[in-house]
Amino acid sequence: CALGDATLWCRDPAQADALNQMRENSVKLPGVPLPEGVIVTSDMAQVTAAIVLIAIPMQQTRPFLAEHGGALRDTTLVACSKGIDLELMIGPVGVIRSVLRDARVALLTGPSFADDIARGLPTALTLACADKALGMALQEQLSTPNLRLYRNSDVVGAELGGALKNVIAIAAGVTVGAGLGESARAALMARGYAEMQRLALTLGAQPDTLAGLSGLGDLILTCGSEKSRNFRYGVALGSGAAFDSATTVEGAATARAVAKLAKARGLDMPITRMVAALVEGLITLPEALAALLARPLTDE
Ligand SMILES: NC(=O)C1=CN([C@@H]2O[C@H](COP(=O)(O)OP(=O)(O)OC[C@H]3O[C@@H](n4cnc5c(N)ncnc54)[C@H](OP(=O)(O)O)[C@@H]3O)[C@@H](O)[C@H]2O)C=CC1
Ligand SMILES: O=C(CO)COP(=O)(O)O
Repeated sequence: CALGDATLWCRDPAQADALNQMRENSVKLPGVPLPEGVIVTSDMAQVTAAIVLIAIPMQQTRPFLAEHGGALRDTTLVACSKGIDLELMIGPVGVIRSVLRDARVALLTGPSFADDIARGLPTALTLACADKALGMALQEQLSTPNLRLYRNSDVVGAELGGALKNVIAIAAGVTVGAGLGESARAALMARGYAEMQRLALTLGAQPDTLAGLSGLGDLILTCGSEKSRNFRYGVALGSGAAFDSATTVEGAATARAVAKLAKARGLDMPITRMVAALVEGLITLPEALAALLARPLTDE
């Protein structure tokens, strides 16, 4: 198919009609016209493509598949969400497999704001797939002149890199919102990365994956940009400003999931624990800060 040929499915028929007419999503991507080859529909029967990218919030993936999984059984599914399912405690590829056991599944993840990709700015992402032949085929089919996909067979590592960086991005935002300074943000990013590795390696990830686009790469992007919703949410937590609760902030649920996973495995993840407690309103910011700073001095 030509670059730009795709079917965009959304659940709301009125929104599908509006997008077809206006050829722009003025709320999410203002100023970016839909490419000519994109057809928008709310009818899953019209989704006949061989490859389907699932780009909905993590906690909505199971309900979505419960409703539409049957229609997607014979397609290759590419998960695009970043997080950990709060009930199953696994990432998006695992969730898809839990519903569609024999599905051909891959993961697309890494540092990329939708807005940048939509404007055709240069971007590099990880395409993680356990099946090497399928991974190579998807890498060719989904790369574009401005979007470079790097292949990786470590699906668990890529899932965790994308999920865990959002928790640290909230923490980084808190430092900025609370006026704790750039040095504090850098410290949280580096110590947060150590926490990401600690959990990911315990769960079977390869160290190189965490050091790549889906871990460190996405951590740098998300902790350093006001475009990130996770970072902005952290800024609001740190400053006490209001935050629109309808905004997708994947790191909030992920922090809760990761705090549980870490506790069950006896892993020390103090930054994640503090983010989870702040998100749940169990602790104040001064209490969180005091607890982090009072920890015993240790090796790096
Ligand atoms: N935005 C970005 O730059 C990036 C996002 N991601 C990841 O992609 C995932 C989605 O994020 P994003 O698109 O930004 O989130 P948004 O909140 O902007 O959009 C979520 C979309 O999912 C739809 N949706 C939610 N629940 C369901 C459901 N049960 N069934 C069908 N559709 C549903 C929403 O539909 P409706 O409008 O009807 O509510 C909406 O279109 C997240 O995991 C995020 O981390 C990854 C990389 C970059
Ligand atoms: O994952 C992203 C960038 O890679 C998008 O970040 P936010 O979900 O924080 O906006």
